[in-house]
Amino acid sequence: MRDPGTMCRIAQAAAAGGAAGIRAQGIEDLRRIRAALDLPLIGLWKDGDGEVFITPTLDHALAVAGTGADIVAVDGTLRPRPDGRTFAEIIAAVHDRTGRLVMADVSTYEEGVAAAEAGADVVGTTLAGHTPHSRPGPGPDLELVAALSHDLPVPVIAEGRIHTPEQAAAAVEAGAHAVVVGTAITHPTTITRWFADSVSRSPRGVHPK
Ligand SMILES: CC(=O)N[C@H](C=O)[C@@H](O)[C@H](O)[C@H](O)COP(=O)(O)O
Repeated sequence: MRDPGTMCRIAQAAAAGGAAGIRAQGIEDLRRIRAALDLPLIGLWKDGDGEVFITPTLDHALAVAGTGADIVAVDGTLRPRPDGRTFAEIIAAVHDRTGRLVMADVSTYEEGVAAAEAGADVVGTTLAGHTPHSRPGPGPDLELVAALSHDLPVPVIAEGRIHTPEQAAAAVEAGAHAVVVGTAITHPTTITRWFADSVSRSPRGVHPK
């Protein structure tokens, strides 16, 4: 599935199903999706094997902006970045040099507050449960969504482990401006595993070898 043409078709399928926007990863994927769709586009570039891997440096952020993405998603945690820049410096440079908006991908309330103070235009709960210091799953961290939506002066996007339409509606109910659904729309292998595991847990289930 990790192929720009495939991802572009998935984005088109999501748009046909009523998606209000697309969030996608990778420079070529973003270019293709930008050319194919007129919806708001959140772009990121996952790179490196360090702790900070979502658009980890300013150069990554500028490259994402160069694809035509409307919003550049960047790691918004307080961890050091590979290029030594602060989040505030990255946000200011993206604003000044490209005019694009910045979405801060955070994992905790404190990170969300700090990201908004640093100048982020949007804060997302993307990394909740994905850092050692944040609340683990299995479901979305709706308490975090509610607290950030209530307290921040910028829109909050609920993202991470939203696997059902009911969870998406609950996130909006908690105050989210929008909801990003990843795996449950884009990852057939995982979705199939949910079904296969559920069936094989049933007493009459078939147990694949
Ligand atoms: C932690 C990380 O790398 N998250 C990524 C961020 O872009 C994506 O792999 C996720 O699919 C996305 O956040 C949506 O989450 P979920 O797939 O749980 O709906």
